[in-house]
Order: sequence, then structure tokens, then C-alpha cells
Amino acid sequence: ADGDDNNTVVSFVIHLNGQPDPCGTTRLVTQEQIDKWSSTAQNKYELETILTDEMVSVLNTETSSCHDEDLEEQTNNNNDDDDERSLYTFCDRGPELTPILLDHKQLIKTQHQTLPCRWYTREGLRITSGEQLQALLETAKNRSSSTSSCSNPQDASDCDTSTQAEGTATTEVHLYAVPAGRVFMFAPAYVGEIFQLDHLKLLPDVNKPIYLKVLSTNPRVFDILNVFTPEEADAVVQRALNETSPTHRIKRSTTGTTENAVFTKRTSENGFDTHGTVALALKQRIFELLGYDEYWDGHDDGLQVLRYNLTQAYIQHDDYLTDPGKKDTFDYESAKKGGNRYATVLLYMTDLPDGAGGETVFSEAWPNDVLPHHRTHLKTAIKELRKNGDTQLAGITEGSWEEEMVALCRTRLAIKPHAGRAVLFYSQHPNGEMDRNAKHGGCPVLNGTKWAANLWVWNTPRKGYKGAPIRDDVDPATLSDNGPKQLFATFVNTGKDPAMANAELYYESQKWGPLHPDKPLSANTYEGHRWNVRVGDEVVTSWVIGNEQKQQFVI
Ligand SMILES: O=C(O)CCC(=O)C(=O)O
Ligand SMILES: [Fe+2]
Repeated sequence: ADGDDNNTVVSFVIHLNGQPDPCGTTRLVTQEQIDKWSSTAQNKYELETILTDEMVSVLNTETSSCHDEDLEEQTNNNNDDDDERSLYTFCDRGPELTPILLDHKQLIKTQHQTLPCRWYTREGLRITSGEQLQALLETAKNRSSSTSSCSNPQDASDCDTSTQAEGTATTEVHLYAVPAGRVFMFAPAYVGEIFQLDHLKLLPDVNKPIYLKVLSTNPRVFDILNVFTPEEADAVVQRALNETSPTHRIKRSTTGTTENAVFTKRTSENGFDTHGTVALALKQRIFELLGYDEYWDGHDDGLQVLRYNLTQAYIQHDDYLTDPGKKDTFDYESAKKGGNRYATVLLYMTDLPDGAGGETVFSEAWPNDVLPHHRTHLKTAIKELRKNGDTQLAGITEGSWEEEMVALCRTRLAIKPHAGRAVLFYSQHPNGEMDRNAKHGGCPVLNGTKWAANLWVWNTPRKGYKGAPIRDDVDPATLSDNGPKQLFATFVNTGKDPAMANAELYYESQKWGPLHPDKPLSANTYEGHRWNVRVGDEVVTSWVIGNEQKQQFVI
């Protein structure tokens, strides 16, 4: 049967976004049918709609449960209604539960007049063309003809099975359906499971395949291997150290309300790298890894560089943001049609000696290698710390939140930093609800310095960016627009520094004008834009615009 393409039949195994177990399997589909879908689709949106319609029509409905369970619970529909139980209800969860993503207008309605799913591989590759679909089939066929590929019997989802019937090989292709408006999420089944991300380019200087290894399934935490280089780590740290802009340079965290209100439960120093070449490359790589087929501006907070000196820490917290007082017009309700952080990628830049702390601890999760009845109570752990004394030696006082954190870090799921290590975790469930088990913190450093960087990724554009979701109860007329907000900056030369007498102001590399003592300059500008002060050929100061309406920068 091998080699005769038209004899090959395929069955698709459908998974709902983030679910390791399939929800159903399709009838056998011939190569001819698939050729037809592939050639009909002119672009990725057409292909996604074709796939949604075709999967609905070939799904074995008696044995499938590829519908939206949430929706069924909410509306309490009677289950006899076929429509309510179809994949269509999963792909289009209705306007109340569908965030509007940047490409929403390009989605093409299905034959059922609903929004289509996006289709992914288990490894997070979005299927965007007929060629890609064909390539997937080829890979699955090759795998099913060599039975030895199922080397890991635990990992059934990774090995496509083959059955021989009357000389025809059946190939199984796993497809992951992501509802309209939602983002792809990896579906971990067990600790230690591997996701080989073969569609990502190898880094030239590393030359090893990028892959994920599951550290925890609840919350969903993964190691990411071979995703960045020591050179990139150094470049990011160096750039953070050289940053002079008051908004972006590395400094103590603030609560965000006023610059002076230092956030006492986050003692590390942090700075944003929004424009560095390396930071940009890292961001794009991380987006690709997360399942985006293009980099979407506004879906992240920018790469944030973190430095923890001795005893410094970040108390356990959720990266998911809440706005109980509804102070923002932004809609944070990601379980409905709002946006929030859903994925965090942490990059560790330095090695720490053994026992030096600095782990990232998931306070609601337990280590994998400790049996439930051997888990240590927090109080017991604190007693042990005090007995052996190394915490106090590092300068952490008894009864402080830092001390309690050290105890947490020694009893809960804790990730030890080392240079080149990268970790991904999710703060949302696949349906957009906050994952309360994703609470985590940065453990106090007991020896040395920890350098790390994070990228917080959102399921919609974040506040202030084009396409950011706005709360329903906000009058749209009161919003100027929801694109990037125009801000006003004033640049002042006090004249105190004689070396600045002939300073000139530049927007990026474009000259704006002389910045002479007591002749301030003003400009309309945008968050993240960079303004440079030059004396002669040298950039002496560099400012990055923050998010406040009126900002002043002084030399
Ligand atoms: O430094 C760490 O290990 C954790 C940092 C963190 O939680 C964050 O940046 O959101
Ligand atoms: Fe965090």
C-alpha cells in the first residue's frame, strides 16, 4: 500500500485547545478529499474555515464530545439538540465569550454561519496552508509506516498509530482546535512529557532542537530547552545596565501609582528592554514558540530584566491582573471577551551556587519527586530554617515574608535558576479563566546575584494598544480612540551641567533641535519611543517614553 497515495486514508484525531485527551476521531478521509481542501483554500483564513466545516462533517458524532462543555453548563441546553453539541459551538463560543483579536475581521464564517477554529499541531504550529497540511500528512504517514516510532508507550499522543486493513494504511493526524478569539495553549499530559518544536529554527550557535519538557500539569509549567544563547543573555544584561532612561532603566519596583511608592513585597530591581535588537529577537522567538504565526504588537509587556541581589525576592503573586475597583476602561475579564496575561516566559541569565535560593516557586504546587504523605508542612520548614541558621546568615530576619518564602521554596514546586534555563507557564486555563494554581514568586537570593528576564504575554492586545478590549459599561464616546495613546513630553536642559551646553535632542537618530539651557523642547510622542540627547557625535542620555499623559525629562 505504501507509495500509492490515493489508497491512503487518514483519520483526524481532534483535540480541544489545551486538552491532552482527544475529544473525537473522524471517519476515514481519502487523500483526494484532502487535496481538494488544500487546493480550495486561497489563504489561511479560508483553510481554517474549510477545516472547521469538514471536521464537523466527518467527525464520528456518536463517539465524540468535541463541543463546548462550559456553554452547555451555562445555558443548560437539552442534549438532544445536535447543533448545541457540535464542534461549531466550541469554535464559536458566541460574542460574549469571544475576544476580538487583531485579525478578527479576516475570519470567514462557516457553513453554519459561525466563526471557525484555528487549527494547530500538538507542538503549536498553526496550520496556515494546504502545503502545510500535506506536509503533516506525510510526516504522519512516514511515522505510521515505521512502527518503531512509538518508542515511548506512555506518550500515545506523540505516536500516530497505523492499522492495516485490506492493504490500506490508516494514518492518524492529531489536530488541535482553538476557538475563534482564543490563543493556542500546549496540552501537557504528564510530568516529563516532551514537546519537540521542530518547526522552530535552530539557533546557529546552539544548533540543538528546541523542545519543551513538562514540569507540572497543574499549573501548566514547562522547561524550554535550547531557546536562547549565553551571548543573548549577556547582551540583555549589558543593555539593562547601560540603560539610562528613567522609565526603562533597572530600578526598584514601584506599585505603579507613583514613582516613589516602592513595592515592598518585590525587592528586586527591574527594567524594560522594549527596543533592543536581542530583546526583539527573543520576543519574536517566544511568540513563535507560543503558537503565533506572526508577532503581534501589544500582546506583551516588553522583555523585563530582573536583578535580585542578596535577600531580594518577589512574594508569591499572580501574573494575571485584576481591577476590582474598575479603575480602568480596559476589560481584564479574559474568561469572557477581555484580555489578560496568559503566558509567562522566564529566562534565567546566571548560575547560582547550590543552596543559594533564587528559585521560582509555585506555591500551590508540590515537587514531583515527593510523595503526597512526605510533603513538608510550612511551619516545619520554617523551624528547620531557624535551626540551621543559613537564612539569617544571609540577612533574612525571623518572621519576615522573605523567611516564609524561603520555607515555601524548600517545600513547594521550585525551579532552580541557571544560565540559559527558560521556563514557560500559563496563568489562564484554555477557556480564558484565571488559573489560581499558577501563583508563584521569586525566592530570596541567599548567595550571589540572580539575573533573569520575563516576558508576560497577553491573550489580547494590552491596555493602550490598538485593539485592546474595552469594558462594556464604558461609553465609547468618552474614549479618544483605543489605538496607541498620544502623549506629551517636555525635554529640559537645566544648564547645571556645563558639558550639556551644546546638547541636541534627537528622536531615535533623527534630529529634533538644540536643547539649550532654559529653552525646553516639547513633542507629541508615544509610549516606548526613544529620545536621545547628543553632544557632538555621542549619545549622552537616552529616554524612553513611559505611559503617562504628560512627561518631563531633564538633564
Ligand atoms: O524571578 C522569578 O523567579 C519570578 C519572577 C516573576 O514572577 C515575574 O517576573 O512575574
Ligand atoms: Fe510573576
